[in-house]
Amino acid sequence: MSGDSSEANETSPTMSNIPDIDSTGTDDVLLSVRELKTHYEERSLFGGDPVRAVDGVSFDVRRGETLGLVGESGCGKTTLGRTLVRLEEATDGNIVIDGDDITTLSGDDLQRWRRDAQIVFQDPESSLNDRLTVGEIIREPLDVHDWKTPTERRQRVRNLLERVGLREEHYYRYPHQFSGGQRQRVGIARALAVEPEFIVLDEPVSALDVSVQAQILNLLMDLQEELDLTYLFIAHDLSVVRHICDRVAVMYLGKIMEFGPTEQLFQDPENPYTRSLLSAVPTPDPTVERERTTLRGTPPSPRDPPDGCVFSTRCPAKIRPDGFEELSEDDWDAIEVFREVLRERSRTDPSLSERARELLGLETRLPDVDEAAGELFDSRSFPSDVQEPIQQSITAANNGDEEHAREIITAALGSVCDHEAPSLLETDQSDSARSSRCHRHREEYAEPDASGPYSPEP
Ligand SMILES: Nc1ncnc2c1ncn2[C@@H]1O[C@H](COP(=O)(O)OP(=O)(O)OP(=O)(O)O)[C@@H](O)[C@H]1O
Repeated sequence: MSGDSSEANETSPTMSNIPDIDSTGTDDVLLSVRELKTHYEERSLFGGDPVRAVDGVSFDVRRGETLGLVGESGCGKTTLGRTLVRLEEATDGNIVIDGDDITTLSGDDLQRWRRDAQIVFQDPESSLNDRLTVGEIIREPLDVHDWKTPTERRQRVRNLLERVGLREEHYYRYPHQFSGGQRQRVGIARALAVEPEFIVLDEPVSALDVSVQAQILNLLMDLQEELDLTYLFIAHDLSVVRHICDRVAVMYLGKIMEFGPTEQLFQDPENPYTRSLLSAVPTPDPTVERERTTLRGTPPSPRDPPDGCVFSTRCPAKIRPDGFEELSEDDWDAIEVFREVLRERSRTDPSLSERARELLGLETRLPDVDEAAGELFDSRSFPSDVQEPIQQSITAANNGDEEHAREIITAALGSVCDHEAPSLLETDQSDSARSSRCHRHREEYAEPDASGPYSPEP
């Protein structure tokens, strides 16, 4: 499995050599996440590779901060958030709080963590039980944790309703009688009920009308200050993240690609993926032109992450192997697109019927590699050390062996980005403690303009 080899190639960080995000020692760390993995095993008839939803992430969460978690859909944000509050079981790695590893807690200790760590879900429509009254929904965690007396619980629910901007008389109403914003207030009250110190906010406003979003965000920020809460804020909307987060982690295909203080990261992203992600944000003022880096294609499947750097299949700053400097950008791009075509065709999650046909020895895929190769390469003339492996690769793919076809091209034309997974490197030793996962940070590959243009949003 390709993911295995990528791990084998990576300089494996231990607790001592992972960049210590709080190396200044001035910050109070609530949670230390180290090499955390959450994989989902395939449960279908034919088995298959696990989904590597979270695949070795390390960072610290400081007490009282709002840590943003961003990245394209499917990169593992929700899985990471759910693993931190133990709604998912970690496959490997540690989450340490006050010397205890949350991933191995059980019994009373686990119960305590389930009280101290809460989650607010994205969709208040589906996350609240419509058969319970709002009061019962908020009271449920108090009952589960046997919090004080029943009378005190009822009083607490009434206080919480008011605290989140609802009214006492809402106790006996049902969720469907409320607007989206009000329902999210109920979700927040429920999360607050057992006095947690850490809350995962999983896209808490993205299902709401824009006019309501600001009210809910303001409520969350007020509550944080008042109750000394620590937030992990998962979001798609980067302008919201910029507005409310102290620091940001950028995730791609189960890994953290960049980590740093929000404003510095938005002003001067260091990782090619962060630059691409941020430059896709529309400018509020349409008269202001910004330079953009457009990302090619879609992320690879988390069942079959690329060997080497996970972002290597789309990276605009990808390092070329020695000896191919003469090829034009266009020619090089065509080769990368061809590799993507092969990758797509050899994806390890064919449908059940395809798998069945495969097992029966029947033809499963149409031989359309020639067509792609024709479109990409017919108008180009390559030197023989490029042309030959491409031709061999086309032949292998036409024989139905896309895996070998990919290997031929990687062996002949691959670079360090294809062969070696970069570690998360500290890129700034000062208080700001930034880190980024990219071979371009190594002196021998440094090229300041390699990621293409980037102009920050003002
Ligand atoms: N219970 C599950 N079983 C199998 N695969 C899962 C499960 N939950 C999530 N996944 C897969 O894990 C990967 C990460 O999903 P996750 O929901 O964590 O990503 P995300 O970044 O939160 O996405 P989004 O922004 O769309 O919510 C995806 O490929 C997803 O399909």
